[in-house]
Amino acid sequence: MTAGSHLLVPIKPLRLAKSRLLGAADAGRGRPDAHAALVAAVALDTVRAARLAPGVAEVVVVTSDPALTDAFAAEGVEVLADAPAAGLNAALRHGAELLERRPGVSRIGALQADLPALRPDELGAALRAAGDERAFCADRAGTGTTLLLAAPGTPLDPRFGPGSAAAHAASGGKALDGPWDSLRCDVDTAADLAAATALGVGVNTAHRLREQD
Ligand SMILES: Nc1nc2c(ncn2[C@@H]2O[C@H](COP(=O)(O)OP(=O)(O)OP(=O)(O)O)[C@@H](O)[C@H]2O)c(=O)[nH]1
Ligand SMILES: C=C(OP(=O)(O)O)C(=O)O
Repeated sequence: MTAGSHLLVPIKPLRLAKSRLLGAADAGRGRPDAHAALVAAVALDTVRAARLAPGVAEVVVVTSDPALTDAFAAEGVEVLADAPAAGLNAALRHGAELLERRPGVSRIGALQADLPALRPDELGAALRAAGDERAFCADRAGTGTTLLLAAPGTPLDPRFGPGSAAAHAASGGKALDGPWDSLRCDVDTAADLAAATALGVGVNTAHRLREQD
């Protein structure tokens, strides 16, 4: 087993992110600031939990959003700017290429930013289960990917997007299929948010959801 993993967490500019969640933060009243605040809260909870997971050496956010950059910097989280409008996989490749050059970086992974119920122990268990192989964890639906891990010393080769679980399997990824509901529960829709709430969301997300009442 190698040293801890460096996990990249990509996040679109807040005004563009999570379009399918629009309205969930403000009971459909259409306030973009409430939507942005919910997306940021979900990302903060995800990153906080990931940083506490056994086997995680460092979490690095990839975003060009100025408000998110400030919020993560205040938490002591490194933020890499992605190439504007290059898309998710390009942002991850860019981040991975920067990390690969650093001494002490062995295994690189990508973690989705929309896991507000994430539990550090469940992420740690998934990292252990991956061993030293390329591996991925599918989302609740089984079609998307919430976590992708490169084999140590190899490129990340991210294939996120529709059907990414199958694409990560086809590119040699081992499917991680443990009982890690919190790692699988990404929130793209209001129904996903309800599922995450049932599992128990982090403090920032819980606060935002209370604000809407
Ligand atoms: N840094 C960066 N992150 C991205 C980019 N595109 C997508 N992401 C992030 O990657 C994850 C999955 O992205 P998508 O499925 O495209 O979009 P989404 O924001 O989850 O939701 P929808 O707008 O509802 O499709 C989210 O955390 C996004 O914020 C990008 O160009 N740069
Ligand atoms: C891009 C992906 O995530 P989302 O569920 O946010 O579309 C994916 O799972 O590959």
